[in-house]
Amino acid sequence: MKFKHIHFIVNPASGKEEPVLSYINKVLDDSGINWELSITKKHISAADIARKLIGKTELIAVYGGDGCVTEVASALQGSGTPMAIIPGGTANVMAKELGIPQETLLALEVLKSNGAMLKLVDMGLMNGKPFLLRVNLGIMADMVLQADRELKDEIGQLAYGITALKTINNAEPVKYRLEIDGEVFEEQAVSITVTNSGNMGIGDFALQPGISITDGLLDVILLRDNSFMSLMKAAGSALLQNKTDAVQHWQCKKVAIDSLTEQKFICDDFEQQAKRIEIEVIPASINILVPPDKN
Ligand SMILES: Nc1ncnc2c1ncn2[C@@H]1O[C@H](COP(=O)(O)OP(=O)(O)OP(=O)(O)O)[C@@H](O)[C@H]1O
Repeated sequence: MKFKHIHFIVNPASGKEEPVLSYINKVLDDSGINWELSITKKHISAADIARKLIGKTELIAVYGGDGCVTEVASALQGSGTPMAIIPGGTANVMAKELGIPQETLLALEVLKSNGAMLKLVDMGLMNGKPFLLRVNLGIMADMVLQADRELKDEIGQLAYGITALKTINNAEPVKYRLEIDGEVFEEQAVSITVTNSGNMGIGDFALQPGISITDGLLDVILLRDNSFMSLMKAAGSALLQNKTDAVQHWQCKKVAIDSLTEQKFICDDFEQQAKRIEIEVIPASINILVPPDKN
């Protein structure tokens, strides 16, 4: 895949501290690719910049964390303008999901690689707002919400692990009513994840077997309790990619989750609170550049 023009959107405040400008220049110097760059600011989001670039460049390359990546994907969704990901954040889950190298110089090489391909991936819509990775309620949401910036800057991804240990102990099961493609389930759970992507950002582990970002389906994964045995079974099932009775797993196009009281949840990087969450898949909505053999 050869591009003549690439526009970079760089978040200068994202997790990695490295001379990204000089890296881009070094890698693209002799490539024949004409490139430009815009920088996000606190009040000018990656989405604002991406929207203005639709139709004005052949490829938008985002350097930032999953927050920026989701913003750009949401802005470009359905526009036909493709995007590339240069992982600049802490976890970089979407890059891991797509097999994009974590190292900046290697990820930049993909932009000029003849074998690189565009992959058409699904997105989700949560109460009308597009998302790329997942919606988390319960333990998984608390884990992300409580891993603060300072800790992430100091120890990177380990911050999520440390906060996980704290939040798992305090988790209280909540009663939910789930409507999954029209079928109703009354369930008690300490964690519900509605996910588009399998990768969790921890090594190459997927949350459950069979999750695909291109299958036109969302995966609803429910953990009923936080007993040691259930947690071990859930972790074992992620490691070995097999099924377990500790975890309920549905695949669907549409799910509505109701609870009696407002629940905090996290949709990609955004924290919210609601009693009812309606989620549906938007199949084949954004083209993302992936390295050779990752399509
Ligand atoms: N110039 C800037 N100064 C400060 N914050 C910024 C700037 N540009 C963008 N942001 C903020 O950065 C956040 C998005 O960060 P992004 O997801 O790219 O990186 P990250 O936080 O390192 O990722 P991760 O979640 O993996 O740690 C948004 O909240 C956005 O408002």
